[in-house]
This record gives sequence, C-alpha cells and structure tokens, in this order.
Amino acid sequence: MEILDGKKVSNDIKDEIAAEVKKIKKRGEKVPHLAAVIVGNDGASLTYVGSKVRACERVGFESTLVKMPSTTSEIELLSKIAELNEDDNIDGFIVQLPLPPQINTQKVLLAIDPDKDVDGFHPTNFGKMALDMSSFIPATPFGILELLERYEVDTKGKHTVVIGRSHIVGRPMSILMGRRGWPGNSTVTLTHSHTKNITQIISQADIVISALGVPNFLKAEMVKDDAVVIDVGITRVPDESTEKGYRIVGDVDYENVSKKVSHITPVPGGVGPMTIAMLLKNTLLARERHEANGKKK
Ligand SMILES: Nc1nc2c(c(=O)[nH]1)N[C@@H](CN(C=O)c1ccc(C(=O)N[C@@H](CCC(=O)O)C(=O)O)cc1)CN2
Repeated sequence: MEILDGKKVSNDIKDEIAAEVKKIKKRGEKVPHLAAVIVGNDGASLTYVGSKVRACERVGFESTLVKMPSTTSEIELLSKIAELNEDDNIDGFIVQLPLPPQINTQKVLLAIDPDKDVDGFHPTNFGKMALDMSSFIPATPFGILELLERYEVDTKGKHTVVIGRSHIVGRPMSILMGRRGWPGNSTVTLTHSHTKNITQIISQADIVISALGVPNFLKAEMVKDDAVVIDVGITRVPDESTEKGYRIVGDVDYENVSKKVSHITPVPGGVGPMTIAMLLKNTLLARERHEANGKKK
C-alpha cells in the first residue's frame, strides 16, 4: 500500500513554483498576485484563506486578503468583484466558499472575469475544461490529477467512481477522469444522494474518489482489493481533547481501508494541501497569460 502524500507533493510543487518566481524576478517581470475574498467569520474558511495567503508568501507571490463582514450584501460583493476584475495589479482572485445565505453564489461566480478566475468555477472555464480546451482547472480536482500523475497511478480503462456531485469537486472530477490522456481515459460513474445500489457500484471501482463530507462513510468492506482511494472529505469533528477543539476526519475509514487498497490519501495531509498548491499553479498560469497578452506591466 502506498500513501499518496499530499503534504509532501504540495511542498514539492511550492518549491517548483518558488523557482519559477525567481526566474520571473530575474527577467524583471511582475510576480504573480493573488487576491482572496472572504465574507463572514466561518472558522474553516478563515483557516483556508489564511493558508492561501501564507502559501503566496512562501513562493514569493504578492497576495491581498479582502475581508468582508457576514452582513455584506450581494451588491457590495459584486462591486468588490468588479473592482478586482479591473485591477491590473491582480492576476487572479478567488471568493472563498461557502457564502452567507443572502448572497447568490452563482451570480458571484458569473461576475468573476474568466481570465482571473483561478478557482476555475466560471462557466467559461468549466466549459473549456469539459471540451479539453486550455482553462483554469478547479484546484481540488487539479490536485488529485497531480497526485495520480506524480505517483504514476494507472487510470487508463479503469473504472473510477466519484462520490458526490458538487461543483467544486465531484462534477469536475468526473469530467477530468474521463478526458483523453493521463491521468484520465477512465470509465467514470458519478454517484450522489439519489444513486441506487451505491454500495454495489463502489465495490466495482478501481478508483474511488469520495467527496461527500460524511465522516468514515467509506468502509473496508465497500472497496475492492487493491483499489485506489482518494479521500476529499474534510470534516471538523468537535474534540475537546485537542488543542484546537476539533479533529479533521475524512470520508474514509482510513485505518481499515488502508489495509486493503493499493493507494490511499490521508486526511489531513492528502488532497487538502494539494488544493492550495494547485491554486498557486493556476495563479502562476494567470500571470504568464497576462504577461504573454501584454495586459500587465
Ligand atoms: N473558493 C473556494 N472555496 C472553497 C474551495 C476552493 O477550492 N475554492 N475548496 C474548499 C476549501 N479549501 C480551499 O479553499 C481547502 C480545504 C482544505 C484544505 C486543507 O489544507 N485541509 C487540511 C486540513 C486543514 C484544517 O482544516 O485544519 C488537510 O486536509 O490536510 C485547504 C483548502 C471549500 N471552499
């Protein structure tokens, strides 16, 4: 059994990006600049945007954190997005999800300039991804592809079962695993809360990608021997015995599933850190495109 170590690989990627930034500086060009917008005080979201800003510092990117109160109206957020779209200093930006209930997430994602949409959530980027055109690929699925590639996991002709159809992970993942090339060329089943016989479908999978958010959902008896298991579920479970007052628990019963499979991602330290690394990669790509288009100084 091999652990797909997202912490290690994400650090390797950050080192590679830092090396690129040094080259950019040497050429006298502008370094990539990422902005992150957070609305409200959700603890997990604050942790994630904090990690994004720290990751920018580590690789030598510029970053801007825009904190808006939980009472922010949709118009106020859309006006901030318009500002970031127009700001030539910013190469890419993200709006941290989820958003408070008074804000329509779809409207917000549609308002982001696709050229700056380093989350890859705008329909233009999503559509390009589905059509095998160059685009920003959402960071979590992009990170999973990168892990499969770096650990040389064979995906060709394999049956991949994706659990969960969220716009951030499950839906794009199902498209990417079925695309031509590697990692891809997989036969994909996208399962969700209305899927009948889900246990039977999972038991046939060569590769299981679980993005459900239900702690310990995937048990050893549900997976085939030597399957590849990717755990995208990151749930905070209250635990007073820990310093932070919570534990991070994945969708997979790691202790038992890991004894049976060929490859597995841990939680924490698997897909989560890859999400941050691939966001940096998309931001670097955005900078390179802007440089090539002569849009930025
Ligand atoms: N605009 C976006 N919003 C959200 C995204 C996204 O890609 N774009 N994804 C998730 C949250 N997310 C990034 O934003 C994210 C989740 C988890 C991790 C991570 O490193 N997890 C650690 C555990 C950290 C902890 O909670 O203490 C791990 O798994 O090891 C990074 C980024 C939803 N929103």
